[in-house]
Amino acid sequence: MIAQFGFVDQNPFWSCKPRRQNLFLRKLEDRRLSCARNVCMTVTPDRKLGSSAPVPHIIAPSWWKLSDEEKKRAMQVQVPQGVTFSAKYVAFDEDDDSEYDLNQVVYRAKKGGLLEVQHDMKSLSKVPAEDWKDLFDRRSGRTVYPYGSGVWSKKEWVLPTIDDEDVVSTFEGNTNLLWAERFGKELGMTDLWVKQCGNSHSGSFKDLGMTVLVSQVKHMIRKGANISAVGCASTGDTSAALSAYCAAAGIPSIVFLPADKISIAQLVQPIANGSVVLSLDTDFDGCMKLVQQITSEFPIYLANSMNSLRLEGQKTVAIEIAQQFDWQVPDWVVIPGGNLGNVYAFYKGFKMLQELGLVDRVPRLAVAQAHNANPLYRAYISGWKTYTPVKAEKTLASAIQIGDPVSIKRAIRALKDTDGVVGEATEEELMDVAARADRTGMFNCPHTGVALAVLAKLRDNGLIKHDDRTVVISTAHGLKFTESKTLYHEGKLHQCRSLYANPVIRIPAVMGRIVDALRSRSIL
Ligand SMILES: Cc1ncc(COP(=O)(O)O)c(C=O)c1O
Ligand SMILES: N[C@@H](CCOP(=O)(O)O)C(=O)O
Repeated sequence: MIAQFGFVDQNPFWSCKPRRQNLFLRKLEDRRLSCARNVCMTVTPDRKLGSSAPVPHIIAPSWWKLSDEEKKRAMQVQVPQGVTFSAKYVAFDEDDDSEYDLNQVVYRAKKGGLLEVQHDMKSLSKVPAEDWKDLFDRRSGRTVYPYGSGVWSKKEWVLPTIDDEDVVSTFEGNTNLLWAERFGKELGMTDLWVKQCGNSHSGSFKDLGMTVLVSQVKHMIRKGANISAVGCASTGDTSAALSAYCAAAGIPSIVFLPADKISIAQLVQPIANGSVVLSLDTDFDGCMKLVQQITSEFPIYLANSMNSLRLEGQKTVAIEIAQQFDWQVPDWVVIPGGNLGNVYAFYKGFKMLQELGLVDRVPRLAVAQAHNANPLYRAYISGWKTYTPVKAEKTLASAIQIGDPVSIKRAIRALKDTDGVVGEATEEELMDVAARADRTGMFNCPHTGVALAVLAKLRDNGLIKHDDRTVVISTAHGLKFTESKTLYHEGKLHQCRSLYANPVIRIPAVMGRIVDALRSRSIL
């Protein structure tokens, strides 16, 4: 007999803490509850409620059978009495004791260094690791707003005190972790994965940080802060994300773009979303200096990753990767690096998982740079003895054409603490490996090409072993960068021999010619 679903003392089984669920199950095993008026569970067909047979197994209540109220309750973390979660800005540099409230408009510490968001880890640790895992698993992908988002399913670890009504979310995150079986075999790897961060609302990982920053700005404006707009300098993805989230929030946005250095797709996004788009005759580094000046002199809020709020959202990719591997971490994560906020965000995410006991280690990080814009790589091969900004040369990986990354110190800390490495890729290497990997079903942007090229080098030098679980971070969707890929396959890139070109065959619409063409490609 199948009975209806149940509750434990009026609480849905789902929303109970694991310890309480186990207690309930033990009691049910004693059958003292099996006949209780308000407790009934689905049991195997041949068992009648109250029968003497041991309960063979228990199936937790079906999610879809819960009421909206019960689902909302199931989205809440069970917190010990008196425990609250909080976060504040602190100085990144250890010799600076600056502290600021997240509602303050501040981007640098007293001594001029960067800030970072510090959480009350003592309070967060009062919730058992198992309960965090269950909560995040319960939330991810659900439509109970905003907890289904890959970022807001981790709300207490991101922006614990923000009201749900201030959250501006496009259901970001939850991106697919592609098992790159065929391309892995080409590299002699059995456990290669690609985290498709570009399968997102604005087409890049920037959505993850922008949902947090724009939500906080919405909250601050609602509380009376004097913010007239949000602004960023961009090589195209930050501006695309900022414009989308500000449009969703009804907040004006301004983007500074280096003239003629970004893709058409990236340019049209802020135009479409209603940003004020300034195309400046300088490079990204020049735009970055100007946006810092404008945001220091006018009530315009800075949205680049220099603002550490962004990293709180971006760090959730690390948490999500662990979650997708059933709370295990990979051996390596390979990340394309430009302004270098993202590599530090990954580091923060993995460290938080480790400190709160959800995982027992952090992966080694590998940052991949374009040879034409490689300041971090140069610092790495100097043994971290020197860092010198460079004049970024043109690269097809246009989004990382950055010579003076604001987060250089953050990235170095992350790499030193994870025994990380830095590699670089030439223009031909990044385009060729992107084309090779495309042939196995991906559609890689040039930045993912940089990461794949560095992966291939780390395989060649044996640093990444054949059975290392390795995740390459694909940071943007390939459809945002079709110009360079088209030119590559047409053999029109002067930087490349296009070894993997797949030119279109243009012929008269005549069967004979079609058969000849198919034969020329060994199809017939
Ligand atoms: C597509 C893409 N990939 C990678 C990066 C590098 O990220 P970060 O600047 O955080 O190093 C960026 C932005 O800089 C980007 O837009
Ligand atoms: N590639 C970035 C450059 C700025 O990075 P940010 O993370 O500091 O905003 C972009 O897409 O603009």
